[in-house]
Amino acid sequence: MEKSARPRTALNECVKVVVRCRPLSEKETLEGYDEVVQVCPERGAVRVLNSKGQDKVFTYDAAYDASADNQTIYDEMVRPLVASVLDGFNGCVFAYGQTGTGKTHTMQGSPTDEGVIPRAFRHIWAHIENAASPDVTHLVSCSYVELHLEDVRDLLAKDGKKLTIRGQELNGFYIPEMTSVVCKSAAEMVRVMTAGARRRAAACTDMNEHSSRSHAVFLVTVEAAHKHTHVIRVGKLNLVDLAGSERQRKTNASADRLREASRINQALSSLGNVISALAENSPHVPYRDSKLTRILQDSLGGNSKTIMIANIGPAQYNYDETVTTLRYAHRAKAIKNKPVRNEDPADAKLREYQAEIERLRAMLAERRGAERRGAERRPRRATKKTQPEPESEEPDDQESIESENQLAESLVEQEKRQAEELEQQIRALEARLVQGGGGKELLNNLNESQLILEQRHSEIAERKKREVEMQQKIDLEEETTASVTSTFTSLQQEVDHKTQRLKRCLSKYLSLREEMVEQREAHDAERREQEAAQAALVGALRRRLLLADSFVPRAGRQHVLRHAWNHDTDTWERQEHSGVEPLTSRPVAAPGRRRPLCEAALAERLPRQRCEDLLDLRPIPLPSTTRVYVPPPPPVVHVKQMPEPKLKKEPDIEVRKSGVRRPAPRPARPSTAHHRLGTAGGR
Ligand SMILES: Nc1ncnc2c1ncn2[C@@H]1O[C@H](COP(=O)(O)OP(=O)(O)OP(=O)(O)O)[C@@H](O)[C@H]1O
Repeated sequence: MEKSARPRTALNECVKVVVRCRPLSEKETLEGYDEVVQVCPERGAVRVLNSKGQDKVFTYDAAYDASADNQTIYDEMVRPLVASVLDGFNGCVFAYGQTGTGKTHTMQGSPTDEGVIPRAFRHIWAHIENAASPDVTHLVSCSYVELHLEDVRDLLAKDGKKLTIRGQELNGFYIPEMTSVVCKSAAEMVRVMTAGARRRAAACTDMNEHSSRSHAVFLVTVEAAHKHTHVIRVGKLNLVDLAGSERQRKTNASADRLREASRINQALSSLGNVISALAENSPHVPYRDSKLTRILQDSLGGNSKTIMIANIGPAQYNYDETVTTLRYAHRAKAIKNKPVRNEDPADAKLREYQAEIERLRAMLAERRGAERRGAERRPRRATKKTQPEPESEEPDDQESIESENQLAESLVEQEKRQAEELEQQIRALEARLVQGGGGKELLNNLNESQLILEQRHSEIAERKKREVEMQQKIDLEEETTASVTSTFTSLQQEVDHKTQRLKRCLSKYLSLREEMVEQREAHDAERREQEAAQAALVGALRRRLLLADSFVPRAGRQHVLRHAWNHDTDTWERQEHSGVEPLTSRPVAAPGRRRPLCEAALAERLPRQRCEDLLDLRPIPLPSTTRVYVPPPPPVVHVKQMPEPKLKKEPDIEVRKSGVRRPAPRPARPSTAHHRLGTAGGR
């Protein structure tokens, strides 16, 4: 997520999509839910059973059932991607799906089954320590951020500071201030991940005891510099564990959890829109709609090799969410990325380190020279001192020689100390860089057998992947060639065949129509839920504003209302004072009262009733949607002027020339934050 050089030439590569179905949870088993998902790993297909008999079948690059573990998924799908990162490409693995379907289980893993993230660490370090050439210097660093309630927070900073996403859609977004920790082993990286994961927002809901309430991105940057060619390759690996989509009625979320759920769903909905726009090759991709899509811009349709792991549950009561996840995953298959090897990017840290080491070495050489010169000067003075002094030499001269000597000695000491400090700095910087092992570790039997085993795993995985692809191709071929190769011996046969095809087309059309209706229903349900969540949030806000209107004096309120949220800098900014309202920095007490009072409390009524009508129940004036008809001026006709009939004067009715009677406008009411929200909320 750091600013990087734009790609030069790129070959299109589709996003790889994997579906993983977890087993029925204990709770689901106890409650007796049926399984409606059938996974066929050999074909990379997932079938969702429908009570009406209209099953849905989706095919992907790979599909895993409940028996698959993280090792299988890593070896078959993620290992080649991490190998590309080690070769200087950008890579991204992101887990997507409903809450409680196993995204964190896949990415971080459990004590018994390590997830994709720690496996990637071990893979990276096995490569550096065993396979990389000793002529190659490596620098591995990692960062960990989360997106919680539309705030980007640094999970590796002790204070969990908020971060700002910078950049533009055309040049890519980046997070400049995030903490970057240089690591020297897989174990160190695991420690960093565990420390960050502990700071991540999580809570218990009805659907998951340990539900992630934020989207988390773990970024690993691997830089490699060749000693002879001086080429620096930078591979960046984004490991993303998204928060799960959730329905309020299933999770029973309220208050803070509801606010989080609403933001999570909003961000996921923006992600869905980006996926749809990319899949349809739409000219505009709405990356700017949410921070999540800004962070994932390069991974979706940009310079990256990407794998989407769609997690689903098999229980029947999650049918709608499962089908929605599968549809999005299917759509994501059409996204084309343009990965390019990052060679010599401007922001390579390794280059900065190398330049710094060179600078410190030059300074050290200078210090050493000064130290030597000082040491050479010292003995001369010392010999001067030991020589028998001429009788004529003054005692003052002797003192000055001694003090000069002391000064020179202290200077030499100082130079020595500075040189040692420089040496330490150089050693610290060099310690961060790791030379390739060049296979010397292969002599170690354990490592050798481990490497061979991993190689075998990846070979098997590669073969399996090819098998799935072949099987999918065969299925498709069978379907198309069956109709092409059939020969018609009679007209009747042709008619039968065409009728059959027509029936197939009709059933396909009906299923598509049904899918459309279902999608609309799902969309409506989601919209209703979002509306309910919005109503709850608006209700809470109105209560707060009511309190503010009622208890915060006007001057203070105006002071606060002059602040506006800036989406680019993520800060509240104070608007310039218009000069209309009185400029008061602090609310002042009403004259003659002991404390500041609001208008409602100041209204002229009995003191006993002052607090009773805080709620203003008068209807909120809506802006007019019509304009008053102004008739054109009557043509000038030269006829004899008739005296105008006298109209009876009515105080409350405005009489217009056109003869339309309108009520006189009501006196303007004071504008308060509460009234403004009332108008907006009612819309
Ligand atoms: N493949 C699996 N095998 C066994 N248990 C699993 C599997 N996938 C998930 N689980 C279990 O299901 C529970 C929920 O998983 P997890 O917390 O990973 O879900 P999640 O998708 O990350 O949820 P959320 O979006 O709410 O954070 C955990 O107890 C986890 O151990």
